[in-house]
Amino acid sequence: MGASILDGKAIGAEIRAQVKAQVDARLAAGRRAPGLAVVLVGEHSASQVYVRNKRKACAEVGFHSALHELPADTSQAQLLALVDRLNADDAIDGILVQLPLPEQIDAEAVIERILPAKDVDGFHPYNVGRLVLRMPRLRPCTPKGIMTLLARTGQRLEGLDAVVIGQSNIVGRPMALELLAARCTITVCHSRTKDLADKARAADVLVVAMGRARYVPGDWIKPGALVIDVGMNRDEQGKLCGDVDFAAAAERAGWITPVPGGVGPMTIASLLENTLQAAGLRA
Ligand SMILES: Nc1nc(=O)c2c([nH]1)NC[C@@H]1CN(c3ccc(C(=O)N[C@@H](CCC(=O)O)C(=O)O)cc3)C=[N+]21
Ligand SMILES: [Mg+2]
Repeated sequence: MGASILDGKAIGAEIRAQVKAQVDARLAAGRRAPGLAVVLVGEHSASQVYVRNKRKACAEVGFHSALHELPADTSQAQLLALVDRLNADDAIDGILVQLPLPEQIDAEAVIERILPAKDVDGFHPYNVGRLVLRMPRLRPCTPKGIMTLLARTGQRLEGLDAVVIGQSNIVGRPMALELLAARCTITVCHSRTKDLADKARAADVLVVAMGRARYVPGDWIKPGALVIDVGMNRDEQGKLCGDVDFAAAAERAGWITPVPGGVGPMTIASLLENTLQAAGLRA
């Protein structure tokens, strides 16, 4: 295997330790702990795993955290009323409404109702607009965590060809904006993209967020590339795997993230950083 592993589990733990040190300093200065509210509607089983990991991380760094579990048949009005209460709650610095939401709920309206200063997901149009304009405030957690991983390689990103596979509001689009701000030349691919393999093969930085188990084969990887796998899939054996064929890609990549233990823990580390930042914005 040629590639170095980008160990999100270890780097995420370092970031949690840094956040904890800042929380301790706040407390020592007589200020309150940052507070994160997580809202989970219905019983999406994958969401429950993520939510459990987020709560564990909050406890570790000394945040106040509040979980609001609402039934699957919660109405739009009820959810908006909860967001209004959390917006007004002085003990809460960050609000995260877990996606996906049940179909009776308009997710965009819910996201837009969150105060931008408490939008620790960075999904509110205000925060997205700031990212577009290169004046980022609260940045989407997965792309932010990926930029932290890329920085840890020590490689200069300026001028590299970056290819993002996936154009979601949560990962692909903000990822492309982050890479553009880092002065990469970006290509964003999606289900209508022609000659995907050729585009991937030209990538110095390849970020894959398409949600298909081991879809990207080893021979799509440019030798020496930085490969970031955002996928979280279960294979036929029920084993967690990414969108990239890890074993084959690791033969060619310069750096690669594993799944699990790559992007996932960095998403949570970024959420903690954002919540601390949000507490600073409100102080
Ligand atoms: N409003 C909102 N914000 C989100 O940030 C958000 C969301 N909705 N909906 C779902 C996705 C997914 N997500 C993950 C977080 C942690 C891991 C994570 O901790 N992964 C571990 C292991 C997970 C496992 O063992 O199953 C890893 O990759 O090593 C994964 C995925 C946040 N999301
Ligand atoms: Mg991972």
